[in-house]
Amino acid sequence: AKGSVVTTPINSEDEAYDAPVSIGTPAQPFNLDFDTGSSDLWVFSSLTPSNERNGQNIYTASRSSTAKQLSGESWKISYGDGSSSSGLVYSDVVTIGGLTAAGQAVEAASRVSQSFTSESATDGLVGLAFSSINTVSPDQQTTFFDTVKPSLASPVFTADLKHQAPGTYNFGFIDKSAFTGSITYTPVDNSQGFWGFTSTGFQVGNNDFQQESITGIADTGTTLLLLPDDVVNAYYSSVNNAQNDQSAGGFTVPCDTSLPDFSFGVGNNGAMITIPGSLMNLGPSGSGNSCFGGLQSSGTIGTNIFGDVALKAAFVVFDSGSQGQPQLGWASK
Ligand SMILES: O=C(NNC1=NCCC1)c1ccc(Br)cc1
Repeated sequence: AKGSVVTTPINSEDEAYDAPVSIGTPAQPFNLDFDTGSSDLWVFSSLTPSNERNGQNIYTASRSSTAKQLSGESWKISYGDGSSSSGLVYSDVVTIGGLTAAGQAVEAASRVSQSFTSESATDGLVGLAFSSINTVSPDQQTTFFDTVKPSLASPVFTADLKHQAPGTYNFGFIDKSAFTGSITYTPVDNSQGFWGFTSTGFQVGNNDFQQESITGIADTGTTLLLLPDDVVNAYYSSVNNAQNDQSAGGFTVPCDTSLPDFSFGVGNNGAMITIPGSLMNLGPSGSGNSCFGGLQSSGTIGTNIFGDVALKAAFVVFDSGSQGQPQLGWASK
């Protein structure tokens, strides 16, 4: 089987990307944030207090003839940006891009944190990291990808995110028309449950390539590209009037400045993914006429995060083991 679903930026800053998902019988429609940085599929629900909702679609298990509560099961998750949610668990039919997972764990929120409440465009998340970090307790559940994997023509999914335009998540196949050149694969370390890999280095504009192992995760659920301070400083020292503005929360640049491209190395064949300078500006920072940089410090997180700013410059293959070992494939587009 194969699936293909269109994913769309939720706002003019490409802050996150939603895609349509149907749950239950008859189908209840949702717009969910596909997140390769977590492994829970959760939705706003009839259990979510009305003062924590803001127009989101809600899942009502009692209206689905195929919903079954998983008795005694619950979930509770916190994300890297400090947001969180928790609730109860049902199994139900979940359809994404023509692909149906019967008996998928659907995590119904009985509470959500403020940033989820205020993001009216997003009804919940589809976790696409490894099932080893699914938070359902006492019986851990599988991600949508793991649930449908046995039925897939190939155990892969791909992310093709775009700047201010619809992109695509495909399941079970690689669309050769969606990228240019070849795909460079690199091994994944999934010991922490993430799509972890090591980039071989970086390049600012047309300067020399800086060989430097940069270990991080490919995370569609994080907006920014979060890298070590030496990389961030090298980038912004090449931008006139860039400043590290605590009140803005990081590096800002003059909004009218053309920014250098930023490239990062992947694989052992010298391949690079190049983020155009135009995509390194995330728009007004909220203070002065400065704009917020798409590259920021990974600081004290302990790992680097190749979020949407990086991923939207590439066609990315999340391969859970067509060659036995999980790997990430990177191609320009
Ligand atoms: O939470 C993470 N990614 N997903 C999402 N962020 C916000 C909503 C969804 C995340 C995962 C790993 C690391 Br390390 C840091 C952050």
